[in-house]
Amino acid sequence: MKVQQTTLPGVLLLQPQTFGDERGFFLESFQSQRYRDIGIELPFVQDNHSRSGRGVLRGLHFQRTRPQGKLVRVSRGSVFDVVVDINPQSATFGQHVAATLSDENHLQMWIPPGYAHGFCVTSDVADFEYKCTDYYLPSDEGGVLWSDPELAIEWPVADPILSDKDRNHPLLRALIQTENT
Ligand SMILES: Cc1cn([C@H]2C[C@H](O)[C@@H](COP(=O)(O)OP(=O)(O)O[C@H]3O[C@H](C)C(=O)[C@H](O)[C@H]3O)O2)c(=O)[nH]c1=O
Repeated sequence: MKVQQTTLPGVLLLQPQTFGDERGFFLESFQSQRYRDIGIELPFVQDNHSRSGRGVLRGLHFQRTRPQGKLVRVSRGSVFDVVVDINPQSATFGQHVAATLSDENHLQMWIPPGYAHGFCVTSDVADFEYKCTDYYLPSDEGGVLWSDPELAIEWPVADPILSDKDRNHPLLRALIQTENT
């Protein structure tokens, strides 16, 4: 497996080994010892799968008191995946990394607990599958507005399809001010 560090501490871009033949391909999308060897050692307790159409944007989400580490991948189609540093104590606060994850490149992103995450779909349909290191707690959910100008994320979609929730998240600066009051 190839492992690429990113500009955000602990966020990794992973390329599992793919075995192709005349039938198609095979890859191990997770293997605990191999992932522990690269520092992904928190136990995964929940697997998620969402399907979205072209132009759908889900994010930017996080859980406040029970942050989830996420190992994310795309099993069908392609997405523009984004991770944002929302920790005001961090040297990379407000910065983000982005990558295209697809069923062609088989790339995975490891997102340690404490980052905000989101993606938008760049194919007709995308199946987004991911492992989480803590349980979903709806009461603990938080979000940052996808189009926050201070984040300057160059989304490949100008007018995304959003949930009402995702349409109304605060800007990161407002979120931090609220959390610190
Ligand atoms: C996240 C989640 C949702 N749900 C239920 C709650 C709603 O009835 C329905 C859709 O939830 P939501 O609109 O929050 O789903 P997404 O917009 O895909 O949220 C996810 O999208 C971004 C990209 C993330 O990184 C998070 O994992 C997560 O916030 O699924 C569950 O039952 N369990 C769950 O873990």
